[in-house]
Amino acid sequence: MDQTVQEAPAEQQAPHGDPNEIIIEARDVTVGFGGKTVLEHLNLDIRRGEILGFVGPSGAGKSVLLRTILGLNQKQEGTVKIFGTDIDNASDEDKTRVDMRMGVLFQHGALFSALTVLENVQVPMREYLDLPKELMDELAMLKIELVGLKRDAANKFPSELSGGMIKRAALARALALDPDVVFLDEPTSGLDPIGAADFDELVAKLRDTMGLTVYMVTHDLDSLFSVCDRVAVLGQKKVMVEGTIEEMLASEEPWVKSYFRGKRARQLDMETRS
Ligand SMILES: Nc1ncnc2c1ncn2[C@@H]1O[C@H](COP(=O)(O)OP(=O)(O)OP(=O)(O)O)[C@@H](O)[C@H]1O
Repeated sequence: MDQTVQEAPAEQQAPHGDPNEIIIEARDVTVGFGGKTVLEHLNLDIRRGEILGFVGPSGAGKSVLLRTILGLNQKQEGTVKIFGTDIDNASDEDKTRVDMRMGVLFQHGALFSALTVLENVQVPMREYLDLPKELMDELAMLKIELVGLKRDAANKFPSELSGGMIKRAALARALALDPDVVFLDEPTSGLDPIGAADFDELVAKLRDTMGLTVYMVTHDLDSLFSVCDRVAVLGQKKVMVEGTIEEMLASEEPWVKSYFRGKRARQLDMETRS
């Protein structure tokens, strides 16, 4: 055995695993519908513990990529590895294991309207776990509290909730199985600026406390400036630019330049620096 290889002392180890570990790796991904190519030879890495903001013009294919990573769209070419598993060549057992480590908040929350908040949060638990009802109730209540909802929200139906509460309930459902990574599709759309800022703060807190990795499709410049560690820009059917906000601000790529150096972005940049 190599005696020179020693484990780092506990205080030097990252609390939630290696932040340089690539947990999702998309390579050469091509996706199209009826002869129209939406993504072509696209590459993307998502690192453990980061909040990655994913932006791009409307219709560029952000949702298509999200659905492709989740295995909901067919690829024409390429591979997607999640936690090192190539989902196209994985056994059903491995696919289930990977699915259980990913939580999703679809655009508009997408809660089941006939189910209460508690029952919505329990949907993934019923699908993947075999737990007694009392334990499921307890676990679902913990998730409801974790996202900042009051306990009495548990028995409400989606139609009785505000937009912000719906997003939180949907996030509680995405967290139902204690995933390693959550995918958020425009989580702050439809929220007022204060509600949106509160939601961003919650996402950052969950990342810090649980070591969550967050993949956030967004048009919200506030979110990009306040919580995202890195930004990836989709355009011309691929990830055309990726990097920190600083790098976005320095980019000369025309769409990135107009998006990140518009009036609102300049104002946010000044606020972030002051
Ligand atoms: N199942 C499908 N069948 C055919 N075309 C599709 C399908 N899903 C997406 N598309 C097309 O793919 C393109 C990209 O759509 P997508 O929803 O990914 O864009 P987006 O970047 O998420 O846009 P937005 O920011 O407006 O939400 C669009 O032209 C859309 O019509």
